[in-house]
Amino acid sequence: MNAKLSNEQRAAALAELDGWTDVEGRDAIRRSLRFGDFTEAFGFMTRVALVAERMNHHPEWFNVWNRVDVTLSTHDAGGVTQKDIDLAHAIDGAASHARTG
Ligand SMILES: C[C@H](O)[C@H](O)[C@H]1CNC2=NC(N)=NC(=O)C2=N1
Repeated sequence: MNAKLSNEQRAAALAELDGWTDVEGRDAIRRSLRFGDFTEAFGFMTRVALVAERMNHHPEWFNVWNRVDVTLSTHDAGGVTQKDIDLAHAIDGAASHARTG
């Protein structure tokens, strides 16, 4: 069973990630990214989609033009688990050329 992280475990994991924060009022983490244009943003989403499918762990995300807002939580566990942290690290890697955020 993929157990939810404690507050301390989640805080420690966030410290090692790039630009991720807790979501107000929900056991989830989020990051907002900006790219040069839509093509870069969608290329990022394509790379992450392939990683997510391989991990069988999928993001909740919103895209408008060069912006991608990503929220991670494990639906089966009802909160943030190590799977979300692992996917967040993969997202940070895929976003290495993001402009800001
Ligand atoms: C059956 C279950 O939906 C699958 O095992 C996967 C698919 N991707 C998933 N993604 C996320 N974020 N949480 C899940 O619980 C989850 N479950």
